[in-house]
Amino acid sequence: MIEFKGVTKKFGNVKALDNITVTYPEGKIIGLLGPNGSGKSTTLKMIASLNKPDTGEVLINGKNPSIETRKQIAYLPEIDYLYSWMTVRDANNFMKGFYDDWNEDKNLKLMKFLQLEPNMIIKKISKGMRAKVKLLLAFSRDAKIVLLDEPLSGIDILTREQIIETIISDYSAGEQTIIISTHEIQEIEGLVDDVVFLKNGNVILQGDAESLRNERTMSLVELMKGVYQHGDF
Ligand SMILES: Nc1ncnc2c1ncn2[C@@H]1O[C@H](COP(=O)(O)OP(=O)(O)OP(=O)(O)O)[C@@H](O)[C@H]1O
Repeated sequence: MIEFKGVTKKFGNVKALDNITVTYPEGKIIGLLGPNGSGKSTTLKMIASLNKPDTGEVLINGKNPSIETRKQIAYLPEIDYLYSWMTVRDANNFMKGFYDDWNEDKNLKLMKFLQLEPNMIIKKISKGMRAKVKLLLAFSRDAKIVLLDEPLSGIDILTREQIIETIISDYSAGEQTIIISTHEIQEIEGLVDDVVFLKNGNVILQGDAESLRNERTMSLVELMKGVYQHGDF
């Protein structure tokens, strides 16, 4: 379970997170939704221990984010963080060196499924292929928590489908927690168990996706439109 307790994070005058209290339940696929600048990346970086709250507290199974908690977290950042000179094999070896939970069998299986070759050079492959390499690295580990920051952004429809299949292929409900940030809910509507809607650094709605759909008799896509365009649910 990941808990945010009264968390505020400011960058200059901008409140990226504004006194947020929210719980991300364990063992579920959670959609972290919100328009540009709503605080999604800041949230994920905080869980990954890449930034710290100014006030308040983040707890991952009762512990503050640290190098220790990082060992159980696979984090796929929004930015292109891979060195351009690397091959896919180099990228694999790079990650393998950092994490004890690297799973070679999973890596080989995913490489095949994603049609990635060890000799492919990062700078020579397409944006979609680079997105697949980032996903490969995140899912080649047996991490308890997987954080995916906009994994589908700018990716064509066929590659998106492959990425979504990858996310669900090895997922065992109850054992792994996956948080996926996006501003395009329609891409992941069928995938998520829970949702957290952010706006201007605040949580404006959260809950079990199925219950929200039933209570409000509308899809998450329609719900999101209401939340962001009209400011109501
Ligand atoms: N390192 C930083 N320096 C200055 N401002 C920042 C920094 N990181 C985030 N911000 C600001 O904090 C706010 C929240 O940013 P964040 O990246 O968390 O939003 P987001 O929901 O992930 O947006 P996007 O969908 O565009 O990635 C924005 O106004 C952003 O400009």
